[in-house]
Amino acid sequence: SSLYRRQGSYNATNSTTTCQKTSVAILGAGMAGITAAQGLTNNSVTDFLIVEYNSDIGGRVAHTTFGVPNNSYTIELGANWVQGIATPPGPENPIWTLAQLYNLTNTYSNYSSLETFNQDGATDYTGLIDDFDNAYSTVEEQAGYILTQNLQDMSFRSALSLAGWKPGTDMEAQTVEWWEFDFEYGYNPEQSSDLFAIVNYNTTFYQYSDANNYVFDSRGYNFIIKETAATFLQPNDTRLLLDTVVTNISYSDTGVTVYNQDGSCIDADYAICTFSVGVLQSDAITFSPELPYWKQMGIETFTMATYTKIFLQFPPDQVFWNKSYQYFLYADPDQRGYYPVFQSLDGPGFLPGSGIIFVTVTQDQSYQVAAQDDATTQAQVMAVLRSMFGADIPDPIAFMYPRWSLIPWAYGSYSNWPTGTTLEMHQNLRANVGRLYFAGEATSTEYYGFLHGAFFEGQAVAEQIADCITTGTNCSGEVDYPVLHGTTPYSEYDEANGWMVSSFLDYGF
Ligand SMILES: Cc1cc2nc3c(=O)[nH]c(=O)nc-3n(C[C@H](O)[C@H](O)[C@H](O)COP(=O)(O)OP(=O)(O)OC[C@H]3O[C@@H](n4cnc5c(N)ncnc54)[C@H](O)[C@@H]3O)c2cc1C
Repeated sequence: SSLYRRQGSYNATNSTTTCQKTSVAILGAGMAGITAAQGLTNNSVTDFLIVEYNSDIGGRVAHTTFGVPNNSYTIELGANWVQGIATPPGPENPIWTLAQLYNLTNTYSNYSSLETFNQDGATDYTGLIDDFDNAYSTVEEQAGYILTQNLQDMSFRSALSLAGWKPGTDMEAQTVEWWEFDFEYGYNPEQSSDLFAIVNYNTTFYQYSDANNYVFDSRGYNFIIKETAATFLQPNDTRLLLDTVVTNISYSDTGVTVYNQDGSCIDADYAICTFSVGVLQSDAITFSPELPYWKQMGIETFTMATYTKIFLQFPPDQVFWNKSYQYFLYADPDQRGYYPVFQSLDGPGFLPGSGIIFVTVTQDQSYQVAAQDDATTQAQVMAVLRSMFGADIPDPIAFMYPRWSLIPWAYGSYSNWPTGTTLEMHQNLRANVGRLYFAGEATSTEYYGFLHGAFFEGQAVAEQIADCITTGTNCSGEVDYPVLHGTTPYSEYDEANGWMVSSFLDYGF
């Protein structure tokens, strides 16, 4: 499939080609790249080229067809939910606006529609969720002090412990914690920033709403990105260069030259790079000159979470789980995060009669399943399902999962802020070097990891560049921090550092 094509790199110095010229080269046709192109168009800059590795647009919003012939469905391999909707009179999540505009099929995910299991079958430990939530409220309050009092960040683990949540070797408590934390951030609490995990949650779920709506449209979730593109690109528009792999980016204060694996190159006045943190951290792309140390530090400080959905289809007449539930938690006796959350699609409001259930793993367990073959993973998942639902359940009739950590145009799923990060460190990930700008979910200070983060960042960078091109204003570039402070003073929580809204909003609650 197109997920695994083309590795290797092109040696820029051998080039004798005349480069194609453009005002703005947009690198990547995911949500950020497409909203950047839309932002340029809306601000009267139409001379741009969009360069994309894959043969279609959408990036990490990607789907496939899954299931046996005559009973197959579109399933989302990447982004799946609209996260945070709207709570009038508060603002609306722009992804929700698009979902409504293009009539995307979706259903509210009811996180209370949940049954809990351990290795001996069903057992009710949902009460632990309330215990976690109580501690979480304290963590939220304390994070507010860290932000406003200019205190040092800590790990989310430390914050939970201080608030009295100590799961220790209680695997049911560990599973509840995974469900409440890792399932969202793709990382465990040890390796996540206390302050910015809370910021990330608040700005999305308190500003918009606490709803997560699950998208299962037969056209795919990326339909909204394609339709957005269709508002400014003609069919076969020559400004969209698909199947084109960037290998080198040469930047200066006067322009950017982009070299591609196929030997072609682009001379641009400006470039917007929307590649994931995983791609930037890999050696897939070289920069000339080498990126300044502050920029390298920005890139290497942040982490790329891996979140893997493993899909199984069973004979629809032999579905063995209770179809009135959406979620099933499994507490493994030995290993935290071992096939911990199953989600049924064969139920009211989803895909009744599909026989589909999927299980999500993150971080180490994600790397593990990426490294092993399908048969091994299927045997492990089935052993878990048999301990949950009984030895006599049937084998699946279809099975598949993507290996995000190995995909060379993503190298993981979405970004996360590790323990001890600051706004200034993040601004170094965000900031331009010369005429080369950066955008994407990871450059979003407040909505990192989310589609709406990619949306806002693409738009903001495009507006900045369009201003400079059309009016000669806003040309000075973004702030960066060659010398970092240990913490970031509250006065720096401003737009220049990507702080677009207060994290203390509460429309959604
Ligand atoms: C498994 C998973 C689950 C997720 N769940 C959700 C969710 O439920 N809700 C939500 O809001 N978000 C979710 N996300 C995150 C969401 O998908 C991303 O935040 C968003 O799609 C990122 O958009 P982007 O434009 O920043 O990056 P991308 O979509 O990665 O776009 C960058 C583009 O650059 C291209 N590219 C990379 N390298 C090169 C190269 N060398 N040459 C040319 N082109 C290149 C890529 O092909 C890609 O199209 C999930 C992501 C994953 C992977």
